[in-house]
Amino acid sequence: MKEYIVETKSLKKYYQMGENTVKALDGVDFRVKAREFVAIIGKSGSGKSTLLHMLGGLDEPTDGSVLIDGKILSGLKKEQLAILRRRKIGFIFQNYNLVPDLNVYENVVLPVELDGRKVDEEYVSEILELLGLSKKKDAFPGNLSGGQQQRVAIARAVAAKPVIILADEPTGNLDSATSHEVLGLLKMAARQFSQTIILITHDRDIAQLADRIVHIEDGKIVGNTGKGSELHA
Ligand SMILES: Nc1ncnc2c1ncn2[C@@H]1O[C@H](COP(=O)(O)OP(=O)(O)OP(=O)(O)O)[C@@H](O)[C@H]1O
Repeated sequence: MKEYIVETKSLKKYYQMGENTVKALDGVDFRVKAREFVAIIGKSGSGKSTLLHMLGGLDEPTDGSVLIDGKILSGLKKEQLAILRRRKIGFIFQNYNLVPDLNVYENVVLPVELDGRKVDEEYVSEILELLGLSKKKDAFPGNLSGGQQQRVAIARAVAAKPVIILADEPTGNLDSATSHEVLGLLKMAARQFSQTIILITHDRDIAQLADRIVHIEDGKIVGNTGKGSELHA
């Protein structure tokens, strides 16, 4: 494995809006080590979601590059990118994005099955147990609370054994106590299974759970504070 699991080099994303150019990302150099938990904070419109989309290969840069485990995303063919995304990256969104007609267990194993991989039943049971979902295995998303639904989304992301979990405001719809509980579980699961977390949040309290906080403003990194001795962009 490379020293940095995620790296961007002079990453830019510009949107042309009539005569105006919106510089959503304007030269971002960002590096994350394997197993790090990084929170990205910044005001609305600062470029957080754009950065996360670029890291996940969901959108193409205007200039600069994104490397995942040493591979430059723009150098990959469409199919290679799709495979990398399925195998290496797990996404967690604010709105959970669960399939309403599938029960908890079926939602959790869906990405693994779609990828044509065999479900590691023992691993899935361990994740469900860790996230307090064992008794809810057969329940449908519509019968779960917001916090429970987000725990299912976390279980789904972790179950596919990605090396990186990208989370976009995962607690945006939850109250403060539930947010802390859910994120504590995400952190614990990621640690247990050696996953890297990159999480966007508006909430400074939530960001404190991370090993490092990266502050973004007008498409640029303006702050980078870590809990350890080492600070790196
Ligand atoms: N598809 C798009 N077309 C045009 N402009 C866009 C597009 N996507 C984002 N932008 C602009 O890029 C800038 C950064 O947006 P982005 O969504 O990354 O910010 P954000 O920090 O995630 O905001 P929020 O916290 O509100 O989600 C904003 O000015 C936004 O209006």
